[in-house]
Amino acid sequence: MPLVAHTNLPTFWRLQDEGEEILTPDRASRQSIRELHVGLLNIMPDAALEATERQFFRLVGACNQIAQFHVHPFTIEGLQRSPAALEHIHTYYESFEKIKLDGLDALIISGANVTHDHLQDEAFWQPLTEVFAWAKQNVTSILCSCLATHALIQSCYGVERTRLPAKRWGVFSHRVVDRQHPLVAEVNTRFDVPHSRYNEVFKADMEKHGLKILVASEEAGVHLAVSPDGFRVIFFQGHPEYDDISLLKEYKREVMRFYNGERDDYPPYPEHYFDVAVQNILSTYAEHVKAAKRAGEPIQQLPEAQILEHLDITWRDSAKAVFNNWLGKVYQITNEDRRLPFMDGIDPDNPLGL
Ligand SMILES: CC(C)(COP(=O)(O)OP(=O)(O)OC[C@H]1O[C@@H](n2cnc3c(N)ncnc32)[C@H](O)[C@@H]1OP(=O)(O)O)[C@@H](O)C(=O)NCCC(=O)NCCSC(=O)CCC(=O)O
Ligand SMILES: N[C@@H](CCO)C(=O)O
Repeated sequence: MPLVAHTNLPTFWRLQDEGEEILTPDRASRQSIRELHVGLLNIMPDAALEATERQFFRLVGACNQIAQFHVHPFTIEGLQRSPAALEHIHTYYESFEKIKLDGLDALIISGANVTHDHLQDEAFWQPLTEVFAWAKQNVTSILCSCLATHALIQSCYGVERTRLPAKRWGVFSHRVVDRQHPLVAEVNTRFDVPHSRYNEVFKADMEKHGLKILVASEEAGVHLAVSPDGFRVIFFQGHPEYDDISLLKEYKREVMRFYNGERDDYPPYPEHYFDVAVQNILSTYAEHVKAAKRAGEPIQQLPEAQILEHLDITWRDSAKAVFNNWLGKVYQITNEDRRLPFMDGIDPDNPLGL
């Protein structure tokens, strides 16, 4: 939450020059104090549906202990769902119709699993573009994760993502490339983010369309970019919301796919994620799985509990810091009426006045 410059202490203006939010006493006394409403469009597959809820709810809730947040989960048609997942959605999720009626201050769109070569062939493409179209007009800022980033860039700028020769998979070091931007001001200048994707939108393609790159990795490409207006769409290609265990769960799924004959090669390790102790456990386990597969015998469970104590989470604090900046800025410019994106006087083409 912002500082109020209640005296003439020069430090206030020095901090403001460095990108810190500072309110004048007059602005502070007239600010409408209310809760913030954040939508979560959850399009992750069933197995990750509730884990994804926990991950984004946690980032929103943990990033700021003073403001009050209402997070509104909803989903769209066109995704394969089990009866149990449908029941969960039916019981706990809101409809997009209700979301539109009530309005949102901010919207998070999760990643997703795809089954076609081109995003526009997915059954969820049309419903997803309807959410984009509504949110671009009515929501102060939209934060897209991974596949949602690729889909929005394709639908807005006509740039199709590129299939990578090998999956970008692991925990990668990133640098803040624009230290002045309020979304990353006061955040560590180097931090980790997990990535898990077969596809990428490259920096040059983003820049060609006026997107601003804020955080990138030499190994893993762009993680964080913003729309040309500087704030209305936030693009993540990585997964800062992931739990320590998420990449292990994906690795375990790939081992099972190998064992079941759904992939030919034994899966590589996600990069920069397993320490030597875990690699030793997993190489022994790999020998066991390969031998069992050859012999047509059942396999033992991957020893997750033994591995868990070795897994570090090196990305969560920075993820919370970026979320705190994002939601803090949303709060400063959103309208008191949550159905309207901006307060009077905010320029929609440059909402942060950059
Ligand atoms: C890997 C799996 C299948 C693992 O799920 P399983 O149900 O098999 O796990 P399990 O070992 O049986 O364990 C179940 C317990 O683990 C929890 N759990 C499951 N997945 C988790 C995850 N990812 N992170 C943290 N916890 C997780 C469950 O809530 C449950 O907890 P409790 O028992 O405590 O309830 C899933 O996580 C998954 O589908 N992940 C992939 C998501 C995905 O497709 N992402 C695409 C994003 S990338 C993108 O957007 C596209 C990029 C591109 O196309 O290039
Ligand atoms: N943006 C509003 C807060 C949300 O109603 C204000 O700063 O007064």
